[in-house]
Amino acid sequence: MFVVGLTGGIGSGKTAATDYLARRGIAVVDADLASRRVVEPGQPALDAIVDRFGEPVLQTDGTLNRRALRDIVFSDEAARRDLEAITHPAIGEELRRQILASSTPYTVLVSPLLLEGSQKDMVHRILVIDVPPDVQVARTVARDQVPDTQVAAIMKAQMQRDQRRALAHDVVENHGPLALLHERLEALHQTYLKLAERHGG
Ligand SMILES: CC(C)(COP(=O)(O)OP(=O)(O)OC[C@H]1O[C@@H](n2cnc3c(N)ncnc32)[C@H](O)[C@@H]1O)[C@@H](O)C(=O)NCCC(=O)NCCS
Ligand SMILES: Nc1ncnc2c1ncn2[C@@H]1O[C@H](COP(=O)(O)OP(=O)(O)OP(=O)(O)O)[C@@H](O)[C@H]1O
Repeated sequence: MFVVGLTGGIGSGKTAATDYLARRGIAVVDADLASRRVVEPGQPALDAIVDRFGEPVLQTDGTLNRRALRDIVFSDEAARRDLEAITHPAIGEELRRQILASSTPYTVLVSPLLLEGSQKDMVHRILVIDVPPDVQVARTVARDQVPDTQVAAIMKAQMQRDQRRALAHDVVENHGPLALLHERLEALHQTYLKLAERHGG
């Protein structure tokens, strides 16, 4: 199975990009979605989070209070590392399971932290979606209605732009219109179909 890892900073357009590739019939395995699944009630990671961060990170219905945890971990690096240590092994397992179950010509693994840890070992090719930091902030603030200071804090917790670009096989600039993003992705999609065929599916 040929796997393309797709990454980029917060608000760079990863979802916009994977929406396009999904419409072209490619299976998309999403680390943010997997990270939600592993903290559902009854999952061991949720119990470990409550042990570490206390009851205030739960809502009255027993589900994770994501906003509360987000406020904690993006203003305290040690807390974020602890949360990652709890959730990442389960997220990795879930991603591997979904990749193995995929049967499209190639598979996309989309993750904000593809290059930071071991997820990069699951992919054959790295595609970075990139926009300048001011565009990241403006688009995220407009989408999530959050203060720009929180977006800046999340950007600080992620890999620096230059380093991310340097690790990519392919970089798609996404500060223009969506139609241009789609055009650039279509060209890469054709390349990936060929690479996947050569790879043996
Ligand atoms: C802190 C949590 C509960 C906040 O949830 P919430 O629904 O409010 O935000 P969401 O998950 O959409 O993330 C917000 C933004 O932060 C980015 N982000 C999430 N976790 C991290 C992290 N550990 N480091 C850097 N950026 C991150 C996301 O990509 C997104 O751009 C959640 O992000 C989480 O559980 N993070 C730890 C798991 C993780 O590392 N996930 C990233 C994919 S492996
Ligand atoms: N080319 C574009 N032109 C205008 N708006 C765009 C473009 N690409 C993405 N957007 C918008 O910018 C916002 C951020 O894009 P998207 O949600 O795809 O980013 P992301 O990288 O998945 O973010 P996150 O890391 O937070 O999950 C969304 O509201 C999206 O609709």
